[in-house]
Amino acid sequence: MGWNVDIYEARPDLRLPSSKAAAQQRSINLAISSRGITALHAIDPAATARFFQTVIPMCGRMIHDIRGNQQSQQYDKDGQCINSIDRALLNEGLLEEASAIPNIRLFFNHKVLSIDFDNRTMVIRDTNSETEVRKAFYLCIGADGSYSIVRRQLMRVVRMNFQQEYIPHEYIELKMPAGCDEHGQPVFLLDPNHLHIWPRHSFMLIALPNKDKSFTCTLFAPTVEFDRLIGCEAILSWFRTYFPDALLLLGEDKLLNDFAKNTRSPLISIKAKPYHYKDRCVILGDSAHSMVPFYGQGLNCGLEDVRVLQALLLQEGVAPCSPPTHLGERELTDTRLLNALSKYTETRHEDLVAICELAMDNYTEMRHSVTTPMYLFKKALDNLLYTITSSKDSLTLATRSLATVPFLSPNPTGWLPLYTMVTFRPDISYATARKKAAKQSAVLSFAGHLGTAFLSATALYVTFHAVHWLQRR
Ligand SMILES: Cc1cc2nc3c(=O)[nH]c(=O)nc-3n(C[C@H](O)[C@H](O)[C@H](O)COP(=O)(O)OP(=O)(O)OC[C@H]3O[C@@H](n4cnc5c(N)ncnc54)[C@H](O)[C@@H]3O)c2cc1C
Ligand SMILES: NC(=O)C1=CN([C@@H]2O[C@H](COP(=O)(O)OP(=O)(O)OC[C@H]3O[C@@H](n4cnc5c(N)ncnc54)[C@H](OP(=O)(O)O)[C@@H]3O)[C@@H](O)[C@H]2O)C=CC1
Ligand SMILES: Nc1ccccc1C(=O)C[C@H](N)C(=O)O
Repeated sequence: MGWNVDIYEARPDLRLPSSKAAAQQRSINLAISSRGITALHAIDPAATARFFQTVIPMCGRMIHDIRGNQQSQQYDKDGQCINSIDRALLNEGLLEEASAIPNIRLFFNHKVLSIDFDNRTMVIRDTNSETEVRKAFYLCIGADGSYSIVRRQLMRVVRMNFQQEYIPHEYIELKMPAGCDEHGQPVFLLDPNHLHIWPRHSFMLIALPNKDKSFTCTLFAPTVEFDRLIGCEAILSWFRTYFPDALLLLGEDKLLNDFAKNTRSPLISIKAKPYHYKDRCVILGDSAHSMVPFYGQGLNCGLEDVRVLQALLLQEGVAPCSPPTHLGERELTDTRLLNALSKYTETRHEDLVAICELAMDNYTEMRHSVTTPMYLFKKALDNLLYTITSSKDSLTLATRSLATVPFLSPNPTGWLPLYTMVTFRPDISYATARKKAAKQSAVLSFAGHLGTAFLSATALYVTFHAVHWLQRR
């Protein structure tokens, strides 16, 4: 919007060769889908197109059973995909784009320590020189992750409702190397256009493809399960029991090395409200709503926060250029900014709660439900009803206008599967998607009960007449 922006990042610049290793330690790739793409597009269509050259589309889940059989489950009846993107490449790309804009300044190794909102100043430690500086600001946007300092500072000045939950599961990343074809060229060891899942009911292994033809696997399991895996033999025998096919591809030595080298990380879900303070601070991304990663929506949702905030700023008529930095007049309130931030908190909260809860539910679906006949039956019925009732509305057009409107479809018509709404319909808010899916699910359950009642009545009728007929003979 043309504002003068200073970005303070606690870590070193990940584009420097010396900081690459540290930056790549965790979560090497992630799934980006329509909400993230639409948000990037609303800011910079050309950059979005450039990022897109590096993604690998994943059109569905590939379910691996314990005997090594694979079964594909498409994400969408029309073939829409989620996309595996290299986290470092995306971050580097965003930094490159930001660096090219003259009114954006980037400060690495600068950690925000404390904020005085009423005086519009913050204290920042320059970790290169180990000095502390006080900086003035007009609007502070906290996008500093799950353990956000900005959020903690906000709590001192607003009555923030806050909920934090560690689930009793954790994760570790494992690398599945590329294979080698007869000409010595690297090849994927699994189908690259799927998100691979080894569901084992109380835990699961997943794999997302990388451009170098390797896969990044993540093992999610209860802490108590991990605690049993002490020593090489225990790890290998557990993998031989539950993931024999994956073990062959991971390689025993590499697996043991990853287990020894990579950290086990916790999984956290955070809900908060409000997200802003007066006309001078707002928190976005994981700092406002950390969610367990099972819907692949954390970053997508954080990017959507930016799009929604921008739309509200424009709607309220906040100037699309640098604001008047009358920093001397600290008590002055920028009413338009205040209205935009207040609307952001009020309208965004139910969406953020919805996606945090949907993300929790998707863990059960991925590690357990996908293997059950009832899930497959419901999914087939869901898709059938979707096919019968869906109309081909022009989503591209809708997506384009989302640069200035938070959401376009407050009341979507027809039958729409939950996954489709969450992942492929950025014009529908998370809360609307969740409410509509709950209604549809009630209809399916009612139909199920009705069907069962009808079948039971038919069976009774037939039995009664059969007995009657036998007695008469
Ligand atoms: C295993 C796993 C898999 C995931 N997969 C996906 C996926 O497939 N798709 C998806 O959409 N999401 C996924 N996510 C979620 C995604 O990683 C996060 O939602 C996303 O990284 C959040 O971005 P953010 O910018 O809000 O916070 P962060 O990525 O945490 O960035 C915060 C930044 O702020 C900096 N910082 C922190 N404190 C300070 C301070 N005091 N001063 C200055 N700088 C500071 C940090 O150094 C960091 O660079 C996954 C998460 C996990 C754990
Ligand atoms: N929702 C989820 O389940 C998860 C989400 N994520 C998201 O991915 C992002 C990137 O992950 P990653 O780079 O591994 O982040 P880290 O785990 O490395 O955390 C980033 C920084 O947060 C601070 N921090 C870490 N743990 C705590 C804690 N318990 N209490 C207070 N401060 C803490 C540390 O700062 P310092 O060194 O100054 O103490 C650390 O350097 C995270 O910020 C988070 O948003 C990551 C893991 C799980
Ligand atoms: N990126 C992830 C990271 C961790 C766990 C799941 C994902 C997913 O993307 C899951 C996908 N949305 C699915 O429902 O199959």
